[in-house]
Amino acid sequence: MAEFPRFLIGASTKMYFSHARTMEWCRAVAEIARTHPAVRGGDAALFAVPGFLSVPGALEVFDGVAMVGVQDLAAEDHGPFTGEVSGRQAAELGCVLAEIGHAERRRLFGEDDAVVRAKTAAALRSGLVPLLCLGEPERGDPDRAAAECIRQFDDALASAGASGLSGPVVVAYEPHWAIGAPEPAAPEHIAAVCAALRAHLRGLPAHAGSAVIYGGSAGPGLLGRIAHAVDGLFLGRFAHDPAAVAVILDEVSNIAGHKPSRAGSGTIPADSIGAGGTDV
Ligand SMILES: O=C[C@H](O)COP(=O)(O)O
Repeated sequence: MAEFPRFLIGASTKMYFSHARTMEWCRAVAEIARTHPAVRGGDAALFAVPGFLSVPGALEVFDGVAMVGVQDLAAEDHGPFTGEVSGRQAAELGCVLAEIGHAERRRLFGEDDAVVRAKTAAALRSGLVPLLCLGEPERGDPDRAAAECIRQFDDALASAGASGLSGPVVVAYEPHWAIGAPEPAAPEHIAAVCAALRAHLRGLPAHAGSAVIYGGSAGPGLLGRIAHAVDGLFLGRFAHDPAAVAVILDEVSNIAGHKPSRAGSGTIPADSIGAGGTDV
């Protein structure tokens, strides 16, 4: 597994788009990845997490320019599990990441810490990087949020550790209350929690090379305020317009001390970053 660059910028399309629109989005983002100096110069890497049915197409479109992940995986590797998708199959196709523990999986599909633990071990067993979503359910004090996230992290890796599985993890800090909201958590809150997570990870040689990124209504304008404490962003609605991804890469270039490219306009129309939910 190659080391991640300074910033990882990823997006999940959740179940917002049709397959056709997902592929259109993938093609636009792949073109940005192919041409943007932040990616070409190695300051950032992009990843995309489309719905399962769009994964093979996304792998083709992003070949060599961005990583692709799955939004979920089975806790088991193979067998009589109708409707499940094995991490082994995802890895076989060329996926790099498997998203685990998203707040929506916990809230809507009853996934608890035990499920997250089993799926994290399954991802590592399959050679996938867990894209491990952590976050406190209620808005509150950053110290308590950090303690809860560290508890969730240690719990998620417990079975993997007991089985001797190791490898980098992409930790997506996503406070549940900031997902699907009009705006992200406050930069000071994000920075405090992510700094604590990074410090925790530094003490875990089994997971050397891990990254801590922030998600939850993240979009253009945020990275510059939290760059000292995070390794990137996990985008949702505010990446639906591919131009927003280019703008965020421009921000990476600015932080890294390079000039932004012509690939990003520097601004995106206000109506393109409004709350999503009806896109197909
Ligand atoms: O998977 C991405 C996160 O849940 C963030 O989604 P959001 O930016 O639409 O709140």
